[in-house]
Amino acid sequence: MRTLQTTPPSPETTTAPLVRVRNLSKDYHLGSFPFRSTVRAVNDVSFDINRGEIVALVGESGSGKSTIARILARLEQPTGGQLIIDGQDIFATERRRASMTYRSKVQMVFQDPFGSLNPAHRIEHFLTRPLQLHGEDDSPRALKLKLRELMATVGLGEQMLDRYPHQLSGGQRQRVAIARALAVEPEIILADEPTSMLDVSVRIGILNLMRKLRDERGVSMLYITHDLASARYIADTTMVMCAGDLVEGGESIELMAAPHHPYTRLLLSAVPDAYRAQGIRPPKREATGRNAGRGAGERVTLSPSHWALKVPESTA
Ligand SMILES: Nc1ncnc2c1ncn2[C@@H]1O[C@H](COP(=O)(O)OP(=O)(O)OP(=O)(O)O)[C@@H](O)[C@H]1O
Repeated sequence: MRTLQTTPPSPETTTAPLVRVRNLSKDYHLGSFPFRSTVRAVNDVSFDINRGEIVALVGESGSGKSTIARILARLEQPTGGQLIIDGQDIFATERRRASMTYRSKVQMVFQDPFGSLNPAHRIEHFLTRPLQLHGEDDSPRALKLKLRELMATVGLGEQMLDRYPHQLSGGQRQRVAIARALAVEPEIILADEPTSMLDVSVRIGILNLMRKLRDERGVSMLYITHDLASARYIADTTMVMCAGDLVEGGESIELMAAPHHPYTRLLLSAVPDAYRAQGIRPPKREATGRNAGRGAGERVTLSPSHWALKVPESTA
């Protein structure tokens, strides 16, 4: 059993952003001499994620969203830049691979709920190991209680623990993947298009679960998506990526009501508007989480260091 740091965080660490990304870049080198070329997938990107905040990273395919998630999950090495989590300069102190402490703070949920669970194991298997690694008391009784709690948190019945992945629907498998991430009580979950392979009818359930985890457990999330409507629905903050650059970022409701950058406007113009199509006024959306109490269109004060924007002068 692993011993986790139990020292309570200082007041400074609890108010500071949980994650600070500074000047992050990633180049991929393709081909071999003399036909070598370089793709700059992420270009000098900086942003913060606060505790208990959902930050959406939106943009077209190939804009660099997943590369950022993979670098934060330590599945890829960056070409340059800094990642500071809980005040620790991660790339400087854990150069080659992530420590167990890092892995218990930062968890990832992937797009494909079908490929992320080994079909040879029952659901119980996927949750038991992380619970044993993380928990203080790994007696069979305590473990059983935790498994039950975990399943209840993600909206699944205890009886599903005995099933194999193929016996579950896509939405149920994605809930298991979220439960597996939650088992180590992470501070942040990196969710890379967690609903894009699911039926439209079950997507809302996963989005609501993510909101619940933020609101009830204070879990921060980096939510990668193409879908601006879902970003507006769950994310406190939305950042827009275009060809490796972070072009605009802001409080989600406000950013989508008044986008500054032409690329954000273009993305928004492609979102189908069911209300407008039917000539109906959309209902007011209640802000939740960090934005509770703020109405749409109300201006919010953002920390100047919250993100580094690269808005062309003509549109700033
Ligand atoms: N392993 C790799 N080798 C070479 N190029 C890569 C690699 N991974 C990503 N890229 C390139 O980096 C750029 C960004 O890719 P990335 O997957 O981060 O974009 P994305 O916005 O997440 O797209 P999608 O939504 O389709 O996943 C693309 O041009 C992609 O082709």
